[in-house]
Amino acid sequence: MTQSPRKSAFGKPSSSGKQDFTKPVIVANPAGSMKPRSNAATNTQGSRPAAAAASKQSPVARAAVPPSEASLIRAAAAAKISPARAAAFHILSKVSNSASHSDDLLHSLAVNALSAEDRNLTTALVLGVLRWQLHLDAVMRPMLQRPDAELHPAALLALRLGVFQLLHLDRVPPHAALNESVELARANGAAHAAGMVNAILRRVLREKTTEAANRSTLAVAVTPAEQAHPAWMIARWRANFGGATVRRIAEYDQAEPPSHELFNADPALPEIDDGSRLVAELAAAAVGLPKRILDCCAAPGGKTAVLAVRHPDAEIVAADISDKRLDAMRKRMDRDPATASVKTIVADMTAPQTAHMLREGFDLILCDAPCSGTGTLARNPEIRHRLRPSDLPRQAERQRQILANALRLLAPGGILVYSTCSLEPEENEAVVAAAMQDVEGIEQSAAQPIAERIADLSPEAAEQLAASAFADAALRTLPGTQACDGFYAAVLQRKN
Ligand SMILES: C[S@@+](CC[C@H](N)C(=O)[O-])C[C@H]1O[C@@H](n2cnc3c(N)ncnc32)[C@H](O)[C@@H]1O
Repeated sequence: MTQSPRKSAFGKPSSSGKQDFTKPVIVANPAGSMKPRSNAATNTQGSRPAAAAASKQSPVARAAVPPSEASLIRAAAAAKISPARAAAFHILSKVSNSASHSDDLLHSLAVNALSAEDRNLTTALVLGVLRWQLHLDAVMRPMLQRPDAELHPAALLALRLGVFQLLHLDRVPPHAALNESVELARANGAAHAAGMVNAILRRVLREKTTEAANRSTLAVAVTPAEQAHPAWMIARWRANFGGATVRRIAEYDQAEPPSHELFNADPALPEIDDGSRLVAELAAAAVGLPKRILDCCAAPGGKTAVLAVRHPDAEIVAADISDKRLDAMRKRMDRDPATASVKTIVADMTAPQTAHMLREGFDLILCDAPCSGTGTLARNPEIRHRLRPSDLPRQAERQRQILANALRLLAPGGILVYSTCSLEPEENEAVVAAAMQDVEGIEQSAAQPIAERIADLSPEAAEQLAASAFADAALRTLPGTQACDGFYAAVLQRKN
């Protein structure tokens, strides 16, 4: 249900009573003089397109859902909205209305066509709103006349974008954040809520500046970073890891993840995040000179590349259920001599007949299973909005089938590394235990002595991992405790 114009959830006046929410919104030109995009001086306000006939209603204003990236960005010019904010609004709408990934959308043609500064601002807005969404809502919802009211989607999104900029982007002038949010609501079918958006954002700004809100609405029992996660997630992490660790995970998830903290960049490898590389290096170090290697959930192929560089003489098979992902991986690998000889095969690892297709007898298998991804929320902020507790048993059942089938492909004495980027024991320890019941003759080996053979870890990282990343024979990194995303890796060996 959308908010009706008459019954819109108007913000309550502040205690000062100075704000008159019934007045029409006055939209100032946030960037001062407007310049054509080609020579616009850009800053964190986003570059400004040439001022068009602002009095005319933009084409977007007639559509409830933005029609396309290009037309939205064009239409934004007429509605006094910077291309960066228009693009961010469009991407966030798509993420909330479909299964699209923010990362893919941020690399779309329309975004690539923006200036570098606009691209940076678009990225900051999209990832920032997705990371902070739950906390932004917790800040502004109590300011609505009816906090539980269902807002028009465009009004809600405009509010989130506005509150995020006011609270988190110091270099964005408040008037730009405020006025363009109002325009975004107006241009996307929520003109009736423009006054409410204006009023709420002015109140957030006022309360932020006076810090009165830090003692009232903005202050919460949990930290803002924890509040930016679903309560069920924080509660289960608190039960599993304890309060101090959860606080570190939550903080880590709210910023750009660090890079090259554990490893120095290696020109022989493609760009790969430290946590993924750690898992791949662990697998590579698990067997001295493997003849046949299987990477059984391989796409997009970052870990396959590490295996190929570390074992140039091995026959490597990379399998994945997704033809499309494997195809993209194949094209990338063909361009690199280190990976050109990797064989790719489309295979559903949950199907028992996969074993015949792949031929058993691998000395080394990496089973980097599909998972909830709760260790990667800094990189994939929308996961927190999509994942439900009920998804975990479903993930675990699929992981158990994939792992059991992969174990059956091991040669006698062969080693399999099972990994996920999930923090949830149901997808990690419990899956390993279940698959070891399904397949006879498998035992778990300690991951730590193998990790100690990884050559390229920095001495500090090696020390930090030794101190806190090994539990119950497995490797487990926790965001914020280690300087990388959260990964789990268990080493399993088939007895002779
Ligand atoms: C975590 S990702 C793998 C990431 C990859 N190892 C890397 O480092 O680039 C999991 C992969 O498993 C694949 N997958 C999902 N279900 C599968 C199945 N039943 N059999 C094989 N692959 C599957 C997905 O398509 C996805 O590419």
